[in-house]
Amino acid sequence: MHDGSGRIVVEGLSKSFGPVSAVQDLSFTVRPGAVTGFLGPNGSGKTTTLRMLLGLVMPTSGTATINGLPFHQLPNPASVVGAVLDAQSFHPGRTARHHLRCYAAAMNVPDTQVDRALELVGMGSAGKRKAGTFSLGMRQRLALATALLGDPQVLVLDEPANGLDPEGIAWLRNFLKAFAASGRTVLMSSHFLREIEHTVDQLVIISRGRCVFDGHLDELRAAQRSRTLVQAADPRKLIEKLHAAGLSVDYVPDGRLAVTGADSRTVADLALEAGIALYAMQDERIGLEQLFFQLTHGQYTGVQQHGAQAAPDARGFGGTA
Ligand SMILES: Nc1ncnc2c1ncn2[C@@H]1O[C@H](COP(=O)(O)OP(=O)(O)OP(=O)(O)O)[C@@H](O)[C@H]1O
Repeated sequence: MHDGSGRIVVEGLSKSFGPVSAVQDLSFTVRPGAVTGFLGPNGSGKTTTLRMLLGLVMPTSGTATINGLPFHQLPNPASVVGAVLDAQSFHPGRTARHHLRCYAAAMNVPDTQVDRALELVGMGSAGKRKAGTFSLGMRQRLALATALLGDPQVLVLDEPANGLDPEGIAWLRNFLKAFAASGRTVLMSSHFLREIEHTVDQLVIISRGRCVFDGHLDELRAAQRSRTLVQAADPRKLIEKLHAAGLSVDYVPDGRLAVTGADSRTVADLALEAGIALYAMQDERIGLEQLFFQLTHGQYTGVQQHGAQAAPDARGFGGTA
């Protein structure tokens, strides 16, 4: 059934492994008809979240549902959700077709779906080849074929672009976009924004198990902005002057100020008016990748400021001085 109802809802989800808080109070919704990227650095809790969604790990608290139900309550789950959590789990001596037949039998899916799935991932002529001879890209495709066996409404993929060459990434992009365009749902994780930037429409970014951005990629793009880095003799006085001029100022870890929305000339004029000596200035444009680092590592603004830890909110960029 592909009626556009394949909605994923994560609400207040948390998971601790002993003292490790892998996921903390995470909430987001993934809608059909779009590719949603689930982005975060290594160890930020992506796999744990996906495993909770797929009923493989029990949440400490909160819920994760597909079509309003936890995974284990889904009737005929293979037709609702197809997932790839590990693209390496093949018997190397089995052919691609044999591998898929084993899974089809376990899922109660007719054998005819095997060749269909191979065709879908562009491996129609590789069915008789042993999985052990496959490149990483082909293994990723075979894993995807496995997820497609039940003709699912929702695809959940953990790092599907990992290790793919540019051609493989382009193929995956076209495939997932077409899948979503047919009214179905795609949630794919990655730790590398550039890898999925041209594939996803929506983004959920997590850091240390918490959501730091949830929105359309265009919203993140709109946040790309230029700023001026400035080293001043009296930073506090300069901040006052810049604030009075309506400008936003962040501290960067090396002690400089980052002024958003003004070029170096404007900043220099304001400093001169206030009688503040400047030692160095640099115009800088924050790209998407830097924004991602900013959100997930505090590289720019998540640093200690005036004795308080900057707290990024889930839709903005915290840490303004
Ligand atoms: N079974 C487990 N037992 C103990 N700690 C775990 C377990 N699974 C995950 N963790 C810890 O939970 C945190 C989140 O891990 P997780 O694998 O979910 O992150 P991730 O974002 O998927 O990382 P990666 O991109 O490296 O796969 C990490 O600190 C990890 O070490």
